[in-house]
Amino acid sequence: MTMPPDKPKSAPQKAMEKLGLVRDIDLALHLPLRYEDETRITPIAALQDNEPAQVEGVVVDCQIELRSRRQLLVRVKDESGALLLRFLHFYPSQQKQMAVGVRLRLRGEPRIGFFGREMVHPVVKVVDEGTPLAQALTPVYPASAQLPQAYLRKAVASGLARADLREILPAGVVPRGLPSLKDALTCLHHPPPSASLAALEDHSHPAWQRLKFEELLAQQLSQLQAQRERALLEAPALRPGPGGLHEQLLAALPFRLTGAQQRVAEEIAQDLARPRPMHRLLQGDVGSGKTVVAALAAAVAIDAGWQCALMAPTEILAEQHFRKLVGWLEPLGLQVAWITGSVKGKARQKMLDAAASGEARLVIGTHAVIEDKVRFAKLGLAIIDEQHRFGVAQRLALRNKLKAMDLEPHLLMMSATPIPRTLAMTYFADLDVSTIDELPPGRSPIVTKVFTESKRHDVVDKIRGAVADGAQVYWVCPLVEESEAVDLRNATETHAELSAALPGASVGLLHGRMSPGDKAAVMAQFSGGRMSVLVATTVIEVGVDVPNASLMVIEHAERFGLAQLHQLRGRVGRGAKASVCVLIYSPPLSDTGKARLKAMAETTDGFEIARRDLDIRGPGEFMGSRQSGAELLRFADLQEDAPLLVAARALAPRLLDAHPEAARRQVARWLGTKAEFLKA
Ligand SMILES: Nc1ncnc2c1ncn2[C@@H]1O[C@H](COP(=O)(O)OP(=O)(O)OP(=O)(O)O)[C@@H](O)[C@H]1O
Repeated sequence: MTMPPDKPKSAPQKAMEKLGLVRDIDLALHLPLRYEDETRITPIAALQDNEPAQVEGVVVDCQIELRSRRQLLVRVKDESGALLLRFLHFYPSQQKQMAVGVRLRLRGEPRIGFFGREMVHPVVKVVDEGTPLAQALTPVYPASAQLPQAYLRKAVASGLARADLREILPAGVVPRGLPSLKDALTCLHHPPPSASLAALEDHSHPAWQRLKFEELLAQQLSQLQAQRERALLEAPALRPGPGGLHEQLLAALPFRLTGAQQRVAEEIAQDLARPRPMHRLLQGDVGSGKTVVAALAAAVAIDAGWQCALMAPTEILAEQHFRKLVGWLEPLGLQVAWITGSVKGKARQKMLDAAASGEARLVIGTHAVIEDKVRFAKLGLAIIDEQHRFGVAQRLALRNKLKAMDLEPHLLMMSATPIPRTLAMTYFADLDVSTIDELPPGRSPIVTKVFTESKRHDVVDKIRGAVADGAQVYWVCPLVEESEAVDLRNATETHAELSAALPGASVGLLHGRMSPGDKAAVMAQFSGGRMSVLVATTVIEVGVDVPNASLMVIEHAERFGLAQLHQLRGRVGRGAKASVCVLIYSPPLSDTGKARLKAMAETTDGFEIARRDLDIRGPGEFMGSRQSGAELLRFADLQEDAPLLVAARALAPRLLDAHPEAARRQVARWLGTKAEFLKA
């Protein structure tokens, strides 16, 4: 049997598909951008400039005139006054349609023009006295050139009528005062004249709240489900032995742990001791001492007879961890293995063999650690630094490949970008979070100063003085997004300039194009105190730890993001010396540029910086596109809707326990296949 050929699709149909408007539910959820109020008539005398309005009047004059260009001018009057309508493009038929004596209903934006109060190209409707007004606000939808509003309005109205909008949630669980889903959507598409236009347009209307609640609930449910599934998996229970590495490391540390470090180390130890995989985020401000907490966790795994892997997104960062951990652990007799992309040949094979045989107890490296060739005999704990830089796919690959002897490894992720609570609740609802909210004692606060580029010479003078007094200085060069080559030239030029300006001082250069060996050599000179000034591109952004460095200069600070500036500034103020961070910018500054530099000058608290960053950028960008959980939230806004998020979070476990089928349908309706994404 031959099937009849599909009817070719019309241009508007294709345009709808392009917008993802395929199923009835897609149409029902395609919400208006704004509304036009055709439910009332404004007297002409009461019109406000530039405020869209609808008026009704009778034509008193209608003619084509040549006023610099040919145009149709129509004058209408109501009881209160007169208004000029101006049409620069028109059909002859329009002149007939708007003949003297005809009553017109007009919608447009009034303004004071050359000829007095006027509307240019208003929407015109010929009416009789007493033609009824619209009963509801008229929705204006996101559309496209091939998709006329009128067509879309009809399609949405019929999609809305057909869509299955029956309640999934049992009675009584939705926050009080919110309408049913069907009523909410009906109201959003066809608001009654009594609805507050402002509340509809700023999304605070109860109908909007209902929609956002549904969405947030689905998200919380899917994450909770993922969490519960994980809880069924088995992991090795890791406990430190008496007199083992953990105990020895604690005793050998050259400092006492802060209260916050002790608390989070204990949280992690408790997780590791359970036969369920840990999935924990360790967050703390720059310099708060996360590495030692990670080292203690590694020691627990090693004591228990398992392997530990520590991964960082860049080679420099991995190397910093490596050096620190070697410093702490090798004196205690533990060999630390090092695997990155640049370790090649025999050395690499030796490391791979050591990991595969289980001989290497602690392996540190970059992403290379999770490359397919790397096998672990008995991996008990994986520590991932700056985990937000790892894509979801990488994290998935990691979990699958690290599985040893049918047991899942414990996962500890570290982040120096503190995540505000509401964000953590949505993006990381399936992660437990430990926060180091205290800096080690004896740190002197960093003073931040902001200068325009014209003061650059003064800054160089200051540096000369500071270097003469024995200070160590970072000079970070501008970031030019598109061009590594330009980055490099800037850094090289600055290096030459500072070398000339500071005779007798050792000035070094560090950039991304250098070989790992050269980078390590420069870093070693700087951290060993044999170099005074380090000119660098942002390769030093995270993890670099040279406590003696006390001055940081960031050129073209306006080109950096707030989190990045904070990370860079965090390279100083790590010792007892009073530290200064100088931000040099070239005017003019954009509004966001201004807001960022102001935030930097006003606070050094990473949590406050994160809050401001979130304000400036919004959650999607704040988290970075790879995390793109932002895509998942179509209606809710994490900041504005925090109260709804709290309600959804409280309801999710109750619903999952008492109404698992409703929970499943809720997730399917709102997230569909996207829910899978959240399990990563
Ligand atoms: N309790 C402590 N008392 C004194 N110094 C400490 C303490 N904990 C850590 N330090 C030291 O503070 C410095 C910063 O620690 P660490 O590098 O672990 O911070 P971090 O949280 O990883 O910071 P970043 O995110 O900037 O890399 C290191 O030199 C470390 O040795």
